[in-house]
Amino acid sequence: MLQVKNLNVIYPKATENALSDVNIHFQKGEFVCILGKSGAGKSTFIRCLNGLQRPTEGSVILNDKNIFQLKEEELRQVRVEMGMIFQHFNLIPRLSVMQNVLTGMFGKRPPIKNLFGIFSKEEKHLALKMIEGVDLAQHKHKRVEALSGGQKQRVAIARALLQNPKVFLGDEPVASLDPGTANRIFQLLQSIHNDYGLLTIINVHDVILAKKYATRIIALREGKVIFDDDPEKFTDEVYNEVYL
Ligand SMILES: Nc1ncnc2c1ncn2[C@@H]1O[C@H](COP(=O)(O)OP(=O)(O)OP(=O)(O)O)[C@@H](O)[C@H]1O
Repeated sequence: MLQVKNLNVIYPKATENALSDVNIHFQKGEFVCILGKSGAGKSTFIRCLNGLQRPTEGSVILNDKNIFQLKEEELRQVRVEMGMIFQHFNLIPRLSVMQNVLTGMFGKRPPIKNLFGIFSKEEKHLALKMIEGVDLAQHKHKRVEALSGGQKQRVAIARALLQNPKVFLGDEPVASLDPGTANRIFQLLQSIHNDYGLLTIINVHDVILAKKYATRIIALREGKVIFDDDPEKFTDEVYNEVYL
């Protein structure tokens, strides 16, 4: 359903490729973790998948369409189909949990309604369902700035789900969290993945989490794919090749 062909990214003034000849075919229902040391190209790759980063060469094909050949409005729709969560949550701190989650609907509504923050009863009901799904119902009116990191990431997950995405992307979503909270966020991502059958693609630094939750691991080194296989085949030798 999502295919990356011959993807190359060279940032302006850079001498090396951030991504080099990356070819990957993602299937519906996979839970993929992307590993690689700092600077390997993980964020660049995830950002290419939803069109935030335009490649120097190559294509990202979602449901038979190269997203980089789409018009701006069509690309906006593609982004709605790709829910994304980030290391630093990208929430609006002074707004409540409910208000933040409702912004997940922005891509599907006329801009004027977004400007005035008008939401129907149905939209609020749906948002509440997502908030309940991430176990934050008792905090729904709290300002996001008053929440812990793990709770903030759960708000971001509920917001992404409200988009009703086909693909769920994460750019280091647990990098700012302690190990226990990180594990609980991955448990939540796994249960969402199972419930919705979403293709899930997450960048992560923690190999243990990747091996525990992924159905497929892809490792990058200096912008190249050097491993793409089942988690149990990610051996100590592969680990050394990726990180040392
Ligand atoms: N906006 C940019 N302009 C120039 N170079 C960039 C830019 N963003 C990333 N790079 C470079 O591209 C390469 C890949 O970076 P990227 O952020 O994709 O790696 P990463 O694996 O996500 O790293 P980290 O784990 O530290 O987040 C690095 O050499 C980085 O310095």
